Amino acid sequence: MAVYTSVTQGELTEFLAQYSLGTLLSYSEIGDGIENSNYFVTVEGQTGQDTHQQKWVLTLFENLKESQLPFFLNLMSWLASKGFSVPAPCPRHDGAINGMLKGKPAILVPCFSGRSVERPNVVHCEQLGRYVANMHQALVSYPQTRNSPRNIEWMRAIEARLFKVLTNSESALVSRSVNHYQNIKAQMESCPAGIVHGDLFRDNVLFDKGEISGVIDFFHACNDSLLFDLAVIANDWTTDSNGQYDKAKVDSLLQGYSSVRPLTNSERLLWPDFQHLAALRFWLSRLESRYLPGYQQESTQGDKTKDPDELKRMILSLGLVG
Ligand SMILES: Nc1ncnc2c1ncn2[C@@H]1O[C@H](COP(=O)(O)OP(=O)(O)O)[C@@H](O)[C@H]1O
Ligand SMILES: N[C@@H](CCOP(=O)(O)O)C(=O)O
Repeated sequence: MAVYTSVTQGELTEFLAQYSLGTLLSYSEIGDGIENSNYFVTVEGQTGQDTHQQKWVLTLFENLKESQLPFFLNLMSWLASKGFSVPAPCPRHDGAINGMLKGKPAILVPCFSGRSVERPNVVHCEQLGRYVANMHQALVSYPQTRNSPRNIEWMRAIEARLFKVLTNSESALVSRSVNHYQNIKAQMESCPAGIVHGDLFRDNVLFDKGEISGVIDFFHACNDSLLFDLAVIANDWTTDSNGQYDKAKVDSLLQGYSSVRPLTNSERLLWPDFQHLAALRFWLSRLESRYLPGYQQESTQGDKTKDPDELKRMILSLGLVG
């Protein structure tokens, strides 16, 4: 839903000159996405006598600094090297996997075929469950770590800053929810942990001819409880507009995942708490980006926020905090 930084043809041509990809044919802004500026970029390359066109996605990072990128970019390259359809950044002539464009760190990644699904069915949920379990297992040996920035301190800080913009009942719901999380945090942290994608909403998974053709947007990846990824998926992929879960879809998701990594008893017991935590984190982050000043600059295209109330309804429908 947002592009923040405009790029001219000349600027893009200069940027592409640092890669061995060919010449720029066309480019266009991508309206979807919240955090970064993204463009589709088509280049024409030459191999011997043959010319061929290739489509890439250019991302300009609006919030992440260059020094923060290696964890994410190396992770994407790592997964791609293990056969996962995730966007490995294209290396430049000099071997670097990111450059700078308009003063912002920028990357080029392959453009995947396919589209995200608006109304996933049980088969999509089962496939994604399996995919994520395999990805979690592949990431066991990934050598870098990153602490989750959306921890209890972040929640408390947002809660305090939201005081003026929320109704009394919303403030009370945030407060009860954060307290609930604080109370069971230790139990949740005893569940299997590792690197999670952290943002597996429908718009970050592409399907082509019924198969997963790409998993994108790894910029929330961090070390966390593995079940968190499944809870994010359950909340976005298996609920209706009232925040009610479709049991068959949740079961398919969990079954797909468990066919690769069976869930532990604690994970099964704490499943509703993970769904609650996932809803709470994204409720707070959507409230943060909608209401708290200074979070993000103005978009040159489209709305930059998603609806926070979807997550509030989910928290209410889970009913863990009254
Ligand atoms: N590698 C890719 N292949 C195809 N489409 C992509 C790719 N990367 C991004 N997109 C498209 O761009 C949109 C925004 O990308 P995303 O990474 O979610 O942006 P943001 O970081 O701003 O949230 C996606 O919803 C998808 O439509
Ligand atoms: N998926 C999150 C927002 C994060 O934005 P993204 O564009 O990086 O997916 C949400 O739905 O709140």
